[in-house]
Amino acid sequence: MSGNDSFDFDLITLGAGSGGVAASRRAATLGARVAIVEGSRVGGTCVIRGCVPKKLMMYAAQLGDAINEARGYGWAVEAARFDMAPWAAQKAAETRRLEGVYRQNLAGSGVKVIDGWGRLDGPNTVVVGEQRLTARHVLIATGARPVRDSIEGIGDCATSDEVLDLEALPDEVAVIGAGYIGVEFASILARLGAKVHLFYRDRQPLRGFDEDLRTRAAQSLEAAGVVLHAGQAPQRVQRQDSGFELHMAGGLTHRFPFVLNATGRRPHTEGLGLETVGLTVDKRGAVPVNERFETPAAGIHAIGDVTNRLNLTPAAIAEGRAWAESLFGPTPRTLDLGRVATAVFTLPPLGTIGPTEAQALKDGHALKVFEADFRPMKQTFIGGAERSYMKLLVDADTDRVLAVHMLGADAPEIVQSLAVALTCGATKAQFDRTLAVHPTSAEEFVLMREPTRVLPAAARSGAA
Ligand SMILES: Cc1cc2nc3c(=O)[nH]c(=O)nc-3n(C[C@H](O)[C@H](O)[C@H](O)COP(=O)(O)OP(=O)(O)OC[C@H]3O[C@@H](n4cnc5c(N)ncnc54)[C@H](O)[C@@H]3O)c2cc1C
Ligand SMILES: NC(=O)c1ccc[n+]([C@@H]2O[C@H](COP(=O)([O-])OP(=O)(O)OC[C@H]3O[C@@H](n4cnc5c(N)ncnc54)[C@H](O)[C@@H]3O)[C@@H](O)[C@H]2O)c1
Repeated sequence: MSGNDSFDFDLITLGAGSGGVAASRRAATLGARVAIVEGSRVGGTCVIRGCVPKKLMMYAAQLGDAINEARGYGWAVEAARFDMAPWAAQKAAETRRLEGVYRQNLAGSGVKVIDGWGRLDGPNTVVVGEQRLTARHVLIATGARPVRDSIEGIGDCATSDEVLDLEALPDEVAVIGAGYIGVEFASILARLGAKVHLFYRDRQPLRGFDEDLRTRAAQSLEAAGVVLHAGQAPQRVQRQDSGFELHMAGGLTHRFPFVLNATGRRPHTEGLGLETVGLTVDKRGAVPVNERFETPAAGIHAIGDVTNRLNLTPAAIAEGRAWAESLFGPTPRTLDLGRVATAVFTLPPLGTIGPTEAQALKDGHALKVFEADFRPMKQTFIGGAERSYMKLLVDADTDRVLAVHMLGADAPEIVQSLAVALTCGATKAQFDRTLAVHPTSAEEFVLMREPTRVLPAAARSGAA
């Protein structure tokens, strides 16, 4: 890429999160002169206040389970108690370490890091504090932030940002919203020892996931001691001297010392100066882009959560790399995010790839549904109640495996591997020809012989 010397940079990226870092490094590797602007901490949501610290908190919770299970395996274990302060100190050190690695990697790729909040100021121009910089291309990769106005008064409650920075575990927690963040933290906080109440509007948590997973996710949350308030969300939240009052429909109130607002996230575009380049956000607050990540404003592009499409770290990274390679590399390429594996890090966790059963039927597939529901060997040995559920959706006409859904120990790891097979277009016959690794839970996926049900396509049968 030959630089245009009338600009300070070929590319200025706004936001050093998963997408911005990936795009900037790839562009620099391809010869572009790149600067990245970060107002908070390099690494962004995933590294500093998302996937990474969340998973570290999940590991802490999982170890609590392991200590209990150890007794059943013959270990003499003293009474164990979780203290959040040492975890918090270690978590802070780990995110600092990772931030350092990210800064080093950016420098190693030749990307200049500019600390400060950036804003657009007309075409090709970014202002950071006193600095006024120009670039041929600007990439908006500013991510998303928790919604703080979904319910009257909820802005005073903690979000996942604050929960991940807690130094002491609250005794009792109300979680409002049962999407990814709501169920992950409900599960993790309960396993760490808090009394958790989960409030959500739908009849099951995790709207959008396969119904069989949703049902079992609800059961396993209950088994972890979470009190489920299905079909109930507060209409107003009121801060009190100590804690919060949740005002429900019908005049009922609940009091909690601690409330987690898990009602969603919104693209982060505040103060970005979009109006100076004639850009307006769509009705979900997202920066609009086409399949090449171009916004309607010339020279301005956007990737990741700020575009509110598939709000996952691997998607932001893949978008960033595809975009950078298309613009600064020899061959433009698009990205197919149609079928992406995802996991919910509850205990036990859930992993999934492909459409839900209802969606596959609606899409016109006749289905063979294969299922296994069992207590894993590790649990049967100690009389544990935890189960594993696995489901394969197979196109009855072509034999192609359309979807894998699992809730149970190691589901994210297992589904990650099976995602490769699905990307390759694997058929059920090929699953059947695969020899098992024994003894594992994952082997069930190659041992399912008889479908539990065979269903005609809803679209073809005319059903809703
Ligand atoms: C609690 C939690 C857990 C999650 N767990 C997972 C998980 O397990 N797996 C998964 O795949 N995804 C997970 N996610 C989602 C994942 O973190 C996001 O999809 C991903 O970080 C999006 O990357 P991004 O680059 O688009 O934005 P971000 O990572 O949010 O980065 C945007 C960066 O831009 C900066 N910024 C914003 N405005 C400006 C500005 N004007 N100037 C300069 N800098 C600016 C921000 O400070 C931020 O650092 C989780 C999210 C949360 C909140
Ligand atoms: N494991 C992972 O990969 C992971 C983990 C966390 C977050 N994420 C990503 O971050 C995104 C944001 O997560 P999230 O959990 O904040 O959002 P979400 O959209 O998944 O869930 C928000 C929940 O809040 C509910 N809600 C919204 N307004 C409400 C109201 N007024 N009253 C009651 N309930 C209300 C919604 O119905 C929904 O259930 C996710 O969609 C996902 O893309 C991924």
